[in-house]
Amino acid sequence: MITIKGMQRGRFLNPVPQLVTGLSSSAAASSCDAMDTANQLQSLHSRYPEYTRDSTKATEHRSAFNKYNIRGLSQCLNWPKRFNDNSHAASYLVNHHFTSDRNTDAKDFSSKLLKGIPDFVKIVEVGPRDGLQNEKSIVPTDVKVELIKLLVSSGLSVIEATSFVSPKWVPQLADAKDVLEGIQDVEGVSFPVLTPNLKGFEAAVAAGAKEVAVFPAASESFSKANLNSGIEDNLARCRDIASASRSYSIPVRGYISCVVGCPFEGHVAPAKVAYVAKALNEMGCSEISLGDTIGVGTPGTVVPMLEAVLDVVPVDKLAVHFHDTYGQALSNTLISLQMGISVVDSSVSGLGGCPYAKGATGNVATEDVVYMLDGIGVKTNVDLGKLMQAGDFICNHLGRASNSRAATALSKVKAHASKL
Ligand SMILES: CC(C)(COP(=O)([O-])OP(=O)([O-])OC[C@H]1O[C@@H](n2cnc3c(N)ncnc32)[C@H](O)[C@@H]1OP(=O)([O-])[O-])[C@@H](O)C(=O)NCCC(=O)NCCSC(=O)C[C@@](C)(O)CC(=O)[O-]
Repeated sequence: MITIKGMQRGRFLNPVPQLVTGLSSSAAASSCDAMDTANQLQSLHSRYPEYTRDSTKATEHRSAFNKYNIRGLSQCLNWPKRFNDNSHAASYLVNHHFTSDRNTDAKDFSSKLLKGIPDFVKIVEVGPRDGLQNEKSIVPTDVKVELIKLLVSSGLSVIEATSFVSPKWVPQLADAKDVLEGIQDVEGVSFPVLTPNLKGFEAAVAAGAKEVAVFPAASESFSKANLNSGIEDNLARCRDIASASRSYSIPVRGYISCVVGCPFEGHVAPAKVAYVAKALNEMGCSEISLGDTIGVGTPGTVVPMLEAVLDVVPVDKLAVHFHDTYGQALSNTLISLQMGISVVDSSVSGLGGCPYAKGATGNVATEDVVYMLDGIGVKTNVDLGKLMQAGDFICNHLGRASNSRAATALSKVKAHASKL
């Protein structure tokens, strides 16, 4: 057996079927594997251009790969059953990674673990608000508007557009009114906005908002840091907003921050989250999104929190909102889906963080969520390729790389495939 630089045989054999079929046992692992695979394909191509370029040599490719024990491309792409040359493989890689329903086989999963997962998951894209509220530089309004329009074109049906909060507290979103004006001609998509008090609510309605969100916390200290008021005072403000919104027939979404951990108080007891969730439900919130604001949760803390909340709020009213500070967001998302939740908040390219939760990173990347849901056969109606274009657009503007593992890996695969 020969050793190919940068490629361990065992690693090459396993990840590729996951990449190609999407039947990954762990989406986090497969995002990572996809990146490895892209590197490995690159390395393979540079070492053996004669076997990865000539589209007429499928049989020779196979025998060469077998001879050298390089079984990656030939075996993992099911050559020659599915493909007879590399250009087919290239187009497969590109096309099959950019559709949201490519993995029809996944519906046949017999695993008990996947049976409870809903057939359709609604993704609430929070990038333009949660993503951009923590940026050091202020993103121009026209860039925000363009981002939102690109996100709309990917098929997302709910995009949180901005916040009507104090510009002294969050200067990054001081152009809330102008952002709503810039998207007023976009139809068929909900654009909820954050409103911390009646002043914000009234400004939002005047600017044309059709859906708003209130955002109390489950931790007293975080509530004071984020909203300059304790939990009870804040819930009273939320009630005022909920009551005002009824006269306009405007749905109110309720967020709860710090559902498993607080940057000041540490662990947050599930009972505290259930208390706030019950209050939001009773005041008439249409949906309640449970936020791991600082991204410290694991399934070990998320499950008891969800169990407590599910005792007081029906599952179809719940959403989850995970930040990815500790790389747990996809695992937490998956376990929430297994518990029947069908609404997931996420942020394109994993942008974001909360200005009042230092060190917390962005939300789980929308691209990673869509990739995982595609992989387990769950519909989202989101086109991953178009979503990645929105991610590229904002990352180019911000001058930084995407935080999405799937987008990073797929960009490499696409770049490589275009050379085949
Ligand atoms: C709640 C306040 C306003 C209280 O802030 P305050 O300073 O206590 O407010 P105030 O009532 O004393 O008023 C002070 C000034 O703010 C003005 N003001 C008052 N309200 C508004 C308003 N709505 N819009 C515009 N201006 C407003 C008000 O008019 C006054 O202006 P001045 O007389 O000094 O010129 C402030 O603390 C605030 O804006 N906080 C928002 C913080 C925030 O947006 N944090 C990030 C979002 S939360 C989050 O990211 C978590 C989440 C939801 O994503 C879930 C998760 O990730 O887990």
